Amino acid sequence: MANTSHAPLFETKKVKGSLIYKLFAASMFVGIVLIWIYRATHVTEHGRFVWIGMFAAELWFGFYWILTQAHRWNRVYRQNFKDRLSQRYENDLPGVDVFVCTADPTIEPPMMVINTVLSVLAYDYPPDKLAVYLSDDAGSDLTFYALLEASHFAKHWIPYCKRFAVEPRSPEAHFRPVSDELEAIQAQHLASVKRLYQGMEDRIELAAKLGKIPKSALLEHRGFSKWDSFSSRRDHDTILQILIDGRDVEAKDSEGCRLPTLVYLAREKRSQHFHNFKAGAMNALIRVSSEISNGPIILNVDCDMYSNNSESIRDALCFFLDEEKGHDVAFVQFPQNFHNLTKNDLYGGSMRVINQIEFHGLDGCGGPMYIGTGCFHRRDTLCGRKFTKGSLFDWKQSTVPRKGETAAELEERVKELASCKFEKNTQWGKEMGLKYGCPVEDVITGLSIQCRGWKSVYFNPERKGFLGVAGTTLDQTLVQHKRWSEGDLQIFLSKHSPVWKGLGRINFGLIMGYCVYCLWSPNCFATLYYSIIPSVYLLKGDPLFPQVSSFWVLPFVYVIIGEHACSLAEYLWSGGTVLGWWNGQRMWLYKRTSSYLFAAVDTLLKLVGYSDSGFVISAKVSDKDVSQRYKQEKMEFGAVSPMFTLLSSLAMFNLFCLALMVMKVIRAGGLQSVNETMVLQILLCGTLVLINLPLYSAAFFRKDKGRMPSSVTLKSILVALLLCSCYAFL
Ligand SMILES: O=c1ccn([C@@H]2O[C@H](COP(=O)(O)OP(=O)(O)O[C@H]3O[C@H](CO)[C@@H](O)[C@H](O)[C@H]3O)[C@@H](O)[C@H]2O)c(=O)[nH]1
Ligand SMILES: [Mn+2]
Repeated sequence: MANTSHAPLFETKKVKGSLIYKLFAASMFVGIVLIWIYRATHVTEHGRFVWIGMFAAELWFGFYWILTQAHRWNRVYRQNFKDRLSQRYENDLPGVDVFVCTADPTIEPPMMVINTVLSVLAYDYPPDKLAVYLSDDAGSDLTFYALLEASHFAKHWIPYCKRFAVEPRSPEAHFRPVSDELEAIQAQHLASVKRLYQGMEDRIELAAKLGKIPKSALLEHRGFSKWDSFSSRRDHDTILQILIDGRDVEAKDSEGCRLPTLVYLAREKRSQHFHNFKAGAMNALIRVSSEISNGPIILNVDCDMYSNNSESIRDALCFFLDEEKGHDVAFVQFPQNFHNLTKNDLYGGSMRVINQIEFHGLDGCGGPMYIGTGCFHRRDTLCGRKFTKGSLFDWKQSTVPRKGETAAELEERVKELASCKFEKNTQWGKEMGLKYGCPVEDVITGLSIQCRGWKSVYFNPERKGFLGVAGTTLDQTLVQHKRWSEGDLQIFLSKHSPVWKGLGRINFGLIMGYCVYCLWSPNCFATLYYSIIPSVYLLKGDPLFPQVSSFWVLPFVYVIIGEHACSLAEYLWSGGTVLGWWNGQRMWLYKRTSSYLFAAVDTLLKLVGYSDSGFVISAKVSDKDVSQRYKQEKMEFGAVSPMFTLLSSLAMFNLFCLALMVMKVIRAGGLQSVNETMVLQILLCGTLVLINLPLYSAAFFRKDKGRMPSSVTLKSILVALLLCSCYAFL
């Protein structure tokens, strides 16, 4: 039985000062309703369709704004007490299995992958309770070679980290800053561990360059022989290798302490069996690990997300092990943070407001979504167990009985679990493990866990738990957002939709909170409408907004200013800069008018059976000059992509509209002619031009490789001219 006299392992605090926010939100709501009333009562004589479109767009914006309030209404912050955890559970800590996923040795270089692996191997946690699994969907012998090297290096790295309480514990991140304030003794150790690291790096890079594993390594480890039957990354046998066997008391580091288990897995791939991307990899890992270490807690990280805080496991355990409130916690999600952001966050990759505000809001409504990385799960929940009130979990029960097998025998026996055929006629991918068939396997899985009665916790500590790589080009960012918004929209339309699946099962606020993300993509229609039609009508000389002298202009002005002031305040409060916010506004526009549109179109095509959505892996490395420009915060347009043509066409179109407008005004001899009726339209068009300045400069002035390809510029000018001439027919 739980001992209720214990002091809690965590506390939950509601955010203060939200009354002011609620008053503000209420006033915004009044403003939005007034805009709707204005639109409903002011049917324009010219073009009923245009009016319907404006009304629909404003209804949409207003409705969407209401949804976003779910993120702000009821925010909570979590605090935990790791000292109490140690006092009560130090000798009974549960086993933890860490899953790292990688899928391509060129996009995800093995050096980066092993840095992540090393960072989690060095967690401040009893080594006999820790097991790390690397899933390699590329089945690359180079990655395996790198992991083998890492398993040797770990013997020096882990004791070094523990001895000097190093943070963070990714070697690359530790060596990155030139630390000259170390004590002599540490400096000495650092020098030697660095030498070992560089030796390892040189060997791995050389092998990558030659495309060949050195002979000595091939001879050293029997594991390489498993590549003898390997034909391609899409067609090969399961490769399972226990590189460090934690059960083996002989597996020791350089100071004689036990080592955590380290396992390499490339699940079987056959062209006739669909592999289900990361979700498939995770499910194979769940099964394989259940026979090797079977930790009741599973931590899942992407291969670029190294641990930045050696105490994260203990942090998460405070939520699971709390005697009073821990029983219904299914997963503890840390925010996604990044180590390669620039000051003004050119591509909005920091997700500042999501991390600092929105997820705290979701947490107040029953828990954050699962976002695929930096997340601790209970194994049994992930495998489909329902939550039942009053059931207590015995954290010690999990250890796998040892059958006196050798590592090789164990590998042979367990291999089956990662075969293609294993999942046939089972619930894997449906009711068990991560769900299949959705490009955001994480979100849909987390939602279904919550629908089974579980809660989740958002933990956002001062010292970041995990740091990954944010996209460094516009193209990467837009493609990533296309995958996300497409996946989220698919969830919305599927039978697992937060709306019909969630209703009655999860908090209504959480349903709204999910919908904000699930409906990212449909935002494209209203946004496109608003960035084209008012400008066309500007050329035509027809007003679509109230006159400046009329009362009705007030709600428009209030809502526009209120919304932007609020978003600026939130951005600054979350630690951003003004320019960063402005860049974020540009990305807001770009995502809505390209990624989201493509996602919506693809989702519709998928519904009628015409296309299939995949998982385009995000690049984690870029050319030298590309990263140079990224550091200088110069937008990268140097690719021929339909998304760029679209963005550029819209930008050119608004530029032309504004230019023609200015010419008209000059010809008419002053602003009076448009002053009264067209101000809001001019402002809208002008803002669109202003926000697109980097795009114009990339199309017309820049000489570097990141400039807009001239074919894209040309195409977009033609499209823009065509759009401009539209008004003649209206
Ligand atoms: O077939 C695949 C494809 C991807 N991955 C791994 O999945 C992870 C995430 O892929 P990435 O290309 O980095 O995607 P992101 O857009 O950065 O990923 C975010 O969004 C994904 C859902 O779209 C989640 O799975 C991720 O955890 C989350 O970080 C990486 O470690 C990949 O190696 C696989 O293991 N197998
Ligand atoms: Mn990633």
